[in-house]
Amino acid sequence: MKLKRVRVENIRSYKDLDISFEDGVTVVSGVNGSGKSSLLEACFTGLFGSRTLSKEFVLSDLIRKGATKASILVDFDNKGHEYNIEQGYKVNPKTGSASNNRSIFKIDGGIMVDQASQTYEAVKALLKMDEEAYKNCVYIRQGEIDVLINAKTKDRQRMIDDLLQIGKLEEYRERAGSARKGVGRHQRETDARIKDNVADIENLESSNPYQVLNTVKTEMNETGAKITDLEAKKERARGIVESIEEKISKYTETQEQKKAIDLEIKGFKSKITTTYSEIERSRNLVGSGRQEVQHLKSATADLSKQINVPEDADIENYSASIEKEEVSARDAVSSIVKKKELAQSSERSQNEFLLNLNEQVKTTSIAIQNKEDKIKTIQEDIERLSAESRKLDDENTKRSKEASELGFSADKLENIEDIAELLSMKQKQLHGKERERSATLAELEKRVKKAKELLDKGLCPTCGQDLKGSKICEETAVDEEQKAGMLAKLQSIRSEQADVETKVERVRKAKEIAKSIAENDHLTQIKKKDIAANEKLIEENHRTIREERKKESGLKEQITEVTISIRKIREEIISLGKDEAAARDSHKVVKEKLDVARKIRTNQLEIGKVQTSMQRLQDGINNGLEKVGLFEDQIKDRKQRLGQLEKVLGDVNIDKLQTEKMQYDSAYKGIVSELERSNLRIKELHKEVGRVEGEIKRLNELQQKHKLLTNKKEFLAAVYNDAEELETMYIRLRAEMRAKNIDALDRLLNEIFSFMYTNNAYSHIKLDQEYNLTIYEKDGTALEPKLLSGGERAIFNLVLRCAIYRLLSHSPGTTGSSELPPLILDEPTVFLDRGHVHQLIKLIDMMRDIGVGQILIVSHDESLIDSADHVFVVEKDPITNSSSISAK
Ligand SMILES: Nc1ncnc2c1ncn2[C@@H]1O[C@H](COP(=O)(O)OP(=O)(O)OP(=O)(O)O)[C@@H](O)[C@H]1O
Ligand SMILES: [Zn+2]
Repeated sequence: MKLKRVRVENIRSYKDLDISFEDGVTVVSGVNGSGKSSLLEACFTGLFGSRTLSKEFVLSDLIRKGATKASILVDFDNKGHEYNIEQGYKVNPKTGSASNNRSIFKIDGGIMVDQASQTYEAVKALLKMDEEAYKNCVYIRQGEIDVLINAKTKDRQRMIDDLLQIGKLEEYRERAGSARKGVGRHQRETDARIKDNVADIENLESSNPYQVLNTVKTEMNETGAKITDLEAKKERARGIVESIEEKISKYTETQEQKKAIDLEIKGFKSKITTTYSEIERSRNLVGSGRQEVQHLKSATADLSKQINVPEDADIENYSASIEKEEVSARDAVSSIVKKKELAQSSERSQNEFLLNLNEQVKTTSIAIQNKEDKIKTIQEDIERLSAESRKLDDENTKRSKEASELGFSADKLENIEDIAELLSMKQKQLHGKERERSATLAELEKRVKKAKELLDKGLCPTCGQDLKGSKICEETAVDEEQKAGMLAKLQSIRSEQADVETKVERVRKAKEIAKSIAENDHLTQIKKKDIAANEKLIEENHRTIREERKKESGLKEQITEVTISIRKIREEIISLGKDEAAARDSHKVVKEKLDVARKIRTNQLEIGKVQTSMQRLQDGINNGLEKVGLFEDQIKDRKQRLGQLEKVLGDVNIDKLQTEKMQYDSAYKGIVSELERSNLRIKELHKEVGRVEGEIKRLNELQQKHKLLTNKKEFLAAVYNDAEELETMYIRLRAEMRAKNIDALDRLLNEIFSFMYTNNAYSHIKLDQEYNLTIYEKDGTALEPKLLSGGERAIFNLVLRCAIYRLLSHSPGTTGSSELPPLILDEPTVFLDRGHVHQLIKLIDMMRDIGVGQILIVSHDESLIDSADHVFVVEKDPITNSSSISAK
C-alpha cells in the first residue's frame, strides 16, 4: 500500500491542506504545536473512520473549532489499483456534537461502498489489519512508544497473533469446542430421556394389561346376556299389571255411574213434591178470588142504585160527564170567592185611608193649638220688655238731674272725658312743681343748718379765721330769706293742689253717672229690638194657623166621602156571601155523585184484575200437573238404566283383583332394580376396557420412542467424536504456526537489536512461546521489560515494531512489504541519545533497503531531516491560527 495524497478541510489546526507523498523517507518537521501530529491523526481517521477516536477524544475535538463541516480525503495505491476514501463531517451548531455524514470508498474511481461501517470493513479487509493492528505495527504514535513492551503477556499474545492472522485459528477452535459441548449436552439429555422411558414401560407392563382386558371382556358378555333376559321378564310383568288395572278401573267407573243415576232419581222425586205443594196453594188462591168477586159485584149494585144508574151502563162515559159538571160548579164557587176577596181587600184599604185622614185632622188641630199658645207667651214677653224699658228711662232722668246738681249739664257731660284729661295734666304739673320746690327748700335748710353750726363755733375749720363779719355770714342771711320765700311758694302750690283734688273728685262722680246713663240707653235699645222681633213672630204664627185651618176643612170633606164608599163596599160583600153559599151547595151535590161513580169504576177494575189472576193460577195448576207426569217418566227411564249397569257388574270380586295387582307390582319393581344394577355394571366395564386399551396403546408408543432414542444416542456419540477431533486439530495447527512465527520473530528481533543497540549491557532478547519478553544481561541475568529505563524501552519498542513489520512483510499471507501501509514514526527520537539517533537513521536505511516503500517520520531532529528523501515544514500562522505545510 502506498499513500499518495491527503486533503483535509477544517481538521484540528488545518483550515485546508493538500499534501502529496512520494516513495522513500519523508520527514515532516515544525515547531511545537504547528500541526505535525494532526496530519498523522487525519490520515489515521481518514482510513479507519471514527473508531480511531475515544471517549476522551471525540469527533467534535477533531474538527476545527468554529467550523460547521469538515472532510478528510485519502488517496492510496494497492496491488495496482487506485483507492480513494472520502470522509465528510457535520457539526450540529445547537448541541456542538459532530457526525460522520459521508463515508465513501472508491476503487479505480468507482464507488465500492458509501456507508461508514461498510467503508471500515472494506479498509480492514484490504489492509488485513484493523485500527489496533495499524497502531501496533505501522503507526507508532507519539507517547505510545512502549505499549507493546509494557503490555501483559496475554494482551501481547493477542496483538501479535492478530497481526500474524493466527487469531483466526483460535476462533475456529472455539467454534468446534462449543459445537462439541452442545452435542455433549444433547447426549446427557437423551440418556435421561431413555432412562425415564424405560421406567415408564416397566411400570405399565407390571400391571399385566392384556390379561386384565380379557377378564373384563368375558364379564361384559355375561352381563349383556343377563340384561336381555331381564328386559323380556319386565315386559311380561308390565302386561299383566296393566290388564288387572283395566278391570279395576272399569269396575270403579260403573259404580260411579250408578251413584250418579241414584242422585238423579232423588232429584226428580223432590221436584214432584215441590210441584204438588205449588198446585195446592194456587187452588186455595182461586177459591178466595171467587169470594172477592162476589163481594165486589154486590157492592157495585148498591152504589148504582144510589145514583140511579143502570147496572150495565158505561160507567166510564158517565163518570166523565159528571166530572165536567163538577169542574164548572167548582169554578163558579171560586170566581165568587175571588170577587168577595177583592171587595174585602178594598174595604180594608179604605178603612186604613179613613184612619189616616182622622189622624191628620188630629195632628192639624194640635198644631193650631200649639201656635196659639206660643203667641200668648210671646205677647207676655213683649209686655215684660216694655216695662223694663220704661224703668230704664225713669232711672236716666234721675241721673241727669244728679249730674246737673254737680254742675255738669247734658252738654258738659258729653265732654266729660276731655275735662278729666285736662285736670289730670294740671295735677301732674303741680306735683312736679311741688317736688322741685321742696327739694330746693331741703337744700337751703341743710346749708343754713351747717352755717349756723360753724357760726356757733366762730372759727373756720380750714384756715382757723374768725368768721364774724365774713362772707359766710352774708350768704347765710340771703339763704334764710330765700328759704322763707320758697316756703311761701310751696304753701300756695299745695293749696292749689287741694283745689284741683276737689275738682277731680267731682269729675270722677260725673263720669260714673255718664257711664251708667250710656249703659241704660244701650239696654233700652236692645229691649226695643227684642220687642220688634217678637211682634214679627206673632205675625208669622198667625199666618201658619190660617193655613192649618184650611187644610183641616179639606181633610174633613175627604172623610165624609170615604165613609160613604166604605158603606157601599160592605153591602156588596154581604150579597157576594149569599151567592157563595148557593154555589157551594150545588157543587156539593155534584161532587157526591162523582165520588160514587168513581167508586163503581174502581170496583169494576178490581173485579177484572182478580179474574185475570185467577185465570193465571188455573194455568199454573195445569202446567204443574203436566210437569209431574214428565218427572215420573224420567224416573222410570233411570231405573231401567240402573238394571242394565247391575248386569254389567255381574259377579266381579274387587278385593281379589286388588291383591293380585299388588303382587304383580312388587314383582315388576324387583325386575327393574336388578336391571338397573346390571346396566350400571356394564357401564363400569366399558370404562375399564377403555382405560386398559389406553394403557396398551401408550405402552406401544413408549416402545416406539425407545427405539428412536437409542438410534439418536448412537448418532450423537459419532458427532461428539468428530467435533473433538476438529478442536484438537485447530489447537495443534495454531501451536505449530505460533512456534514457527515466534521463532522467526525472535530471530529478527535479536538481529535488529544487535544492529540498533550500541551499549553493551545486554546480550540478547528472548520472546518465548508464551510471548513472554525477557532481556538478558551480559552475565546471563534475565530482566523484565518494565525494569528498563525510558530510553531503553523506546529502543526495545522500535526494535520490536520493526521486527514485526519485517516478519509481516515476509509472512505467507502477504506478497511483500508493498502491501503494508507506510511505516510511520511520530517523534521517535524523543528519548534517544545522539548515538542511538545515529543508529535509528541506520535502522531506517535498513528498512528502506529491505523494501519498505514509504517511511513517514514526524520529527524536528536535524540529523533525521538530513537523511530524509523528502522534507516538509509545518507552520501555524499565529493570526489565523491555521497550519500550512510546504515542501523543502
Ligand atoms: N479542534 C481543533 N481546532 C483548532 N485547533 C486545534 C484543534 N485541535 C488542536 N488544535 C491546535 O492544533 C495545533 C497543532 O497540534 P499538533 O498536535 O498537531 O502539534 P505538533 O505540531 O504535533 O506539536 P508538538 O511538536 O508539540 O507535538 C495545536 O496548537 C492546537 O492548538
Ligand atoms: Zn377758712
